[in-house]
Amino acid sequence: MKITAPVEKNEMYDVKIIDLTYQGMGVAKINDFSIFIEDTLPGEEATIKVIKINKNFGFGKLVKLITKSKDRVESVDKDYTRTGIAPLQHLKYDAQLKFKQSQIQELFNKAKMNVEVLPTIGMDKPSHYRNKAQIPVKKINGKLETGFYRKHSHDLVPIEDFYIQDPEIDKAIVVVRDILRKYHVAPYDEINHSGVIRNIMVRRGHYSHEMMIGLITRTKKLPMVDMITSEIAKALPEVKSIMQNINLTDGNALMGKKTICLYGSSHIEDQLLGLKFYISLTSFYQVNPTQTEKLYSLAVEKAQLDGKQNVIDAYCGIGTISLAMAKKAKKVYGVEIVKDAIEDAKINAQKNHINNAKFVTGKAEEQMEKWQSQGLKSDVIVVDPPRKGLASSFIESAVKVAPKRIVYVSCNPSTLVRDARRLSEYGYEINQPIQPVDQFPQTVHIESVTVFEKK
Ligand SMILES: C[S@@+](CC[C@H](N)C(=O)[O-])C[C@H]1O[C@@H](n2cnc3c(N)ncnc32)[C@H](O)[C@@H]1O
Repeated sequence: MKITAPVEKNEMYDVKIIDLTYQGMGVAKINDFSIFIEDTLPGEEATIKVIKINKNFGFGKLVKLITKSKDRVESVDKDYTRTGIAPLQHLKYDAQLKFKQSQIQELFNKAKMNVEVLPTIGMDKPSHYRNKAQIPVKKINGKLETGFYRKHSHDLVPIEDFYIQDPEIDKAIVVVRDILRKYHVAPYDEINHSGVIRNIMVRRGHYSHEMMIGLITRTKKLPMVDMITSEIAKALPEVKSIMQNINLTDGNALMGKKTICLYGSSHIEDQLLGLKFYISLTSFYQVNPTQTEKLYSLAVEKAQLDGKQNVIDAYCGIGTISLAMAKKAKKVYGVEIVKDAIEDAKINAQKNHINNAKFVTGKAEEQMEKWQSQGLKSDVIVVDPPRKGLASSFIESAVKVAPKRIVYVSCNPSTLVRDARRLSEYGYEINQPIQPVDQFPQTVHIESVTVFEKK
């Protein structure tokens, strides 16, 4: 059946913004039909012109704001909202923190679950915090450019100051871009699946200041590789590692399967909560170090360990939460799907002289079932899953292990609520307030810690 939208293309409508999407677009409803509008904030009233209609929703171009939100501030740079780098930059930081708290609260209210959400723990300086960048490279007017894609497109907007990244990372991207230009390295052309360089990735240790440059290429060979790497290393003394990742595919996946070390070490090192961490190009590592320390401290506190408990850290990455808990646990078991991350986790345990942590590569849902069938007893299970949340099979095995508490670190309140519903069917309830921690200022991403306890 063809759905007819109750709006017409190129027509103007008066709307009220009721919500924001994941990408930070304002949502307004016209006869239950959702319109997505750029650069607006909840509560604002606006006149919009509909420029595009899809089957289930429309896109409205903002024409005029009739009522501005009292929390609106001047945009630092419109490109940050256009590209989605910082879609909340025009909302006061205090209001961003309240918005995140209320988003979680409303989702639990809608699910008719009686849960309190505490005010979001924010940052003193909520910009230039990211320790990692993943920047697309494209040819524009014959020139290699770095920047970010305009929302819902692959149109690259050239950008040098990314606002939410460590400024040293921004400087490094410009240096690498200029060296690639000098050696005429062809940017990837996704239409013809030709060219060489697809993305530049940079990581920088918050405490160590060690830098890793990742060059993601479509080709196995990077032309003039020796000249390029030695010039990068010379121009950026913090660089301890230059890696090449080969992505032969013609899809949107960022990384390919093969990674080669072109210069220095294949890892950089950094610290969190006084622990040393060894980080490779492909491993997950939290992007906001200052807030991560607050988040992990909270997770450790909520686990209530006194040295006698076994802990399972599912979705453990390079073992950051596991090792933060190991000091207070009898034994910690970590599982993670990315093999390189587990290799890093094992090295991290050794580097920190921790010998009560065991790490395995695998899917959390499958490993949980194995541990459960092997009779592993765990008092606490910590989960820090990706946005899609926990697999139902994971929950089924986890509850059979019968932990006293489950500490859930979530980066997506919608899946948190869904999983909370499923856990409550097995008698796991939320008895204390949820604590959001702002890991991603200026964006709509919401991180929180929730504790589930068996009735
Ligand atoms: C949000 S990160 C958390 C990592 C870690 N706890 C940290 O704070 O650095 C989620 C992790 O889950 C891993 N992952 C995704 N799906 C998985 C699965 N089915 N089983 C195990 N790990 C998975 C990802 O590779 C990633 O490292």
